Amino acid sequence: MIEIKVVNKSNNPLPEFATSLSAGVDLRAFIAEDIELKPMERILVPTGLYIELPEGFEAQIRPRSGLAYKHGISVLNSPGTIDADYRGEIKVILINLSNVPFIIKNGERICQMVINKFENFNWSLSESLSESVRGEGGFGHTGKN
Ligand SMILES: O=c1ccn([C@H]2C[C@H](O)[C@@H](COP(=O)(O)OP(=O)(O)OP(=O)(O)O)O2)c(=O)[nH]1
Ligand SMILES: [Mg+2]
Repeated sequence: MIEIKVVNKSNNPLPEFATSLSAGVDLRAFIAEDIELKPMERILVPTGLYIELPEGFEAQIRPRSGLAYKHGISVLNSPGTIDADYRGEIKVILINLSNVPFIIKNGERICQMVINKFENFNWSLSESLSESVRGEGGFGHTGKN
């Protein structure tokens, strides 16, 4: 369990885990007025949240499956990346992939945020790579079923 410093400038509660084993917390829109998102339109939605992640961690901004399935609403840059040194407001790029307008209200849960550890690395520049069973096969080369 890690601690994440957070500043909440919104009028919404801090994001919570919906169940004890949920992987992420749902983020809420922090907007003064309703937003109408037209078909194929994208928009940057503020959350009013600012976080300070410990070194070696990132936050991922992912779509909610219910919004995606029922309304065609997705996170355009999914998974969005929040860097540990980012001190700005967390914002969410939503896109309406349906053919009808979608209304976003203040406080609506628009996406989920999952915290991940990541590895730093150095390049080891080489002339070739080791052999493997897969080799260069990819993009469906093992067949369909
Ligand atoms: O969905 C997102 C994605 C990013 N960010 C913030 C946090 C992140 O640390 C910063 C930069 O994101 P990213 O590296 O994805 O964007 P970029 O286009 O490469 O911008 P930059 O040149 O600032 O890195 O923007 C968000 O608030 N929401
Ligand atoms: Mg970047």
